[in-house]
Amino acid sequence: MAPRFHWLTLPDGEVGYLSQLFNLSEQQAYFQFLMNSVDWQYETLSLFGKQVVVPRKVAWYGDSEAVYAYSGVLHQPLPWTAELTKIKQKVEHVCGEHFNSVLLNLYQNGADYMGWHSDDEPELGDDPVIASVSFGASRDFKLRHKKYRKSQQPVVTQTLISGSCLLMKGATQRYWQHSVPKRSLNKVSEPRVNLTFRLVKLAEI
Ligand SMILES: O=C(O)CCC(=O)C(=O)O
Ligand SMILES: [Fe+2]
Repeated sequence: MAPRFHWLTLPDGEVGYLSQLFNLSEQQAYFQFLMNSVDWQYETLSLFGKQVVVPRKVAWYGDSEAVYAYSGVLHQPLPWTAELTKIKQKVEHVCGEHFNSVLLNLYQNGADYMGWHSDDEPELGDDPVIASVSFGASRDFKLRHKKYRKSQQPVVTQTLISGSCLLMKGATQRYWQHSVPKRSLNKVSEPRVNLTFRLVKLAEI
């Protein structure tokens, strides 16, 4: 039987979780491949006029037209590799969606993190569909609703384990932010690789 997503009960969003899209031997092989063969870079963003290095390594692969701008910088994707294409095809099949790019994040240990944000860049269009695959150490993924007062704000935590796939769609990016919080090195000492598959809408010429 095809694996099925478990849908979190959230207002104003559609977030599904599939704990085992990849079996143990696939997880081990892809983790090794991703750690060693992806062109990982520390990225510098310009934030309020200051140069800030993001607290993790990143890489961007995709179709050549899938150009992505953030913090005023245009990002040209690297071409797909055979392994990334294989992962993409499996994700597309189980999600019933099409993607033309992937943003990869490497969290070396619990000190690396991702702050609160929504993936709502104009390139992704209205109601973007994002599929997020994880290999390596488990990390907590948090979601918080943007339209509530702080004291009543719903916060949801889903631990993302190796081999899992998280799917965000519908109004999720409009109403929710998400993050991967820091953890102590006692709790998370091992690296984690995350791949977020996206569909960048091509600019109309
Ligand atoms: O590492 C994760 O699970 C989240 C990644 C993420 O939110 C992003 O790349 O936009
Ligand atoms: Fe994100």
